[in-house]
Amino acid sequence: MASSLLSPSFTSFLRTKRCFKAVPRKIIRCAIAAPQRQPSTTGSVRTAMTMTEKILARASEKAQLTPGDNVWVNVDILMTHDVCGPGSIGIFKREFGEDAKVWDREKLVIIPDHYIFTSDERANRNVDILRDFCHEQNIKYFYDIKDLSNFKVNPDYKGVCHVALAQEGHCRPGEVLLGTDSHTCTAGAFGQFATGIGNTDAGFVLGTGKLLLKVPPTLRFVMDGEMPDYLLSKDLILQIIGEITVAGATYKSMEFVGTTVESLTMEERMTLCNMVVEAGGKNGVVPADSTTFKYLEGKTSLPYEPVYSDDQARFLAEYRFDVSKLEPVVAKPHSPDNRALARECKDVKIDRVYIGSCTGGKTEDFMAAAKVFLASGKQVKVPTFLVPATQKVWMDLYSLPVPGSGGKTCSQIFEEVGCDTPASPSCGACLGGPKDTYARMNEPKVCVSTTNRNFPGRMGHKEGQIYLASPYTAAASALTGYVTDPREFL
Ligand SMILES: CC(C)[C@H](C(=O)O)[C@@H](O)C(=O)O
Repeated sequence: MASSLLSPSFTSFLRTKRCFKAVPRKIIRCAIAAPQRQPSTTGSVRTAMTMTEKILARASEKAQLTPGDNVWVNVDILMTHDVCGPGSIGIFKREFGEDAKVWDREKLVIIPDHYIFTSDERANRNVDILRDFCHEQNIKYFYDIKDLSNFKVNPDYKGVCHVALAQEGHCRPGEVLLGTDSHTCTAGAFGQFATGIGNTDAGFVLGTGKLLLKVPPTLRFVMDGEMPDYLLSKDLILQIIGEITVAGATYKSMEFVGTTVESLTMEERMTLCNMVVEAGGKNGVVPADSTTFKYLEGKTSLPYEPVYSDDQARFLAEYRFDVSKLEPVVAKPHSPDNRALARECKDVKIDRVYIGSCTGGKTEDFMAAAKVFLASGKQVKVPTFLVPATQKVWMDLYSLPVPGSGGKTCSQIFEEVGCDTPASPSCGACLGGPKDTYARMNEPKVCVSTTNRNFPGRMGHKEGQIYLASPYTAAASALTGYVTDPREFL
């Protein structure tokens, strides 16, 4: 019985235990879930908590947390990639010893994805370092690539880590997922606490499975109303960032709720959470629901336990949007909060369009672009680069029929309208990469992109200009050669 676990000695053990003592998770869950005594008998009053506070409370084995508390959190998944993995491994070895073993070989997920299809020797070496480490440590989830000449002969290779984590079932409601990448917040779409950490912290997690985290306060974004069929969740998040600025959510949790959010697919929820870091957010969360559970079916065999904000939970601020009234937006150079309506930028001539990345390179992003191309019956006017996030996305482009197309696939539609052939899956030119990276901006071009950042130099050239947009707006712009509101075609 759970109540027998709540003996005074057990609860005091919970309170006083040192961070390195392992307490079986099952027991902790029972203890937290057990009925509370009435305040009249204990003198204590339980304060309502937000989702983020509750996840961190469970992960730190506390009954109650308040924003600002610093707690040792048990990590469910640590993800690293080719850019930060080697540095994190170096710190782990230096601090824990050359022969040290990682805390859990099944909770570390290593995903080469950033600088893959390049002849840059140092970039290639980074992947070799990951491979050696994974062999040495017998890491269960290593999505390796050995033959760079053809990604398809590497069955383990996935591509962009944030999309691969979801597709491979590593994202689970109620858990804590850390990663050495700022867009790790994407996984908050699954109702979990997910955030990016630095190499030093990752080195520590590799050795202990724990991290000291400060509990963030939560901003709540209530998005209600029917989503017009010319909007995607990229428009919603650009709208929000435009409103609160790139510093508006610094070290805060962003919780997304409302009827619109409930209607979004998992991939669209991922887009929403992916860009919380562009507002400075610590993490983003969407409450798990039937859409989440359905997506997870067959992807994970591990039990998970969703949590939800209490009715009386305290939010730092609440923002409300009537989504039915919103219009397609872009973020103009050189900041994700430099918001404008797409139609206000109709005179901006562009040189190229890029569809890809963890933000805008998922199957549904390409489906959305294909829908616009199909509706237009026109050819693209500027080079249009397509970089599927993962190997699975690439396969979807060649196999799934686009609704209303009479059975055509995305790849067929893209070819008919004159796009470049879909490239090998990776982070590609979202963050520039080595000089030989496919679709890198090596000249000062103007690009409409479905990616997440438009800082100077982000896609390669310091004087390049990037307009961040939804896949609808990106496709519409490719068809005209100007920044274009997709309503012109939809
Ligand atoms: C390379 C990595 C550290 C970086 C990040 O953390 O976000 C990259 O993925 C990006 O999008 O800028």
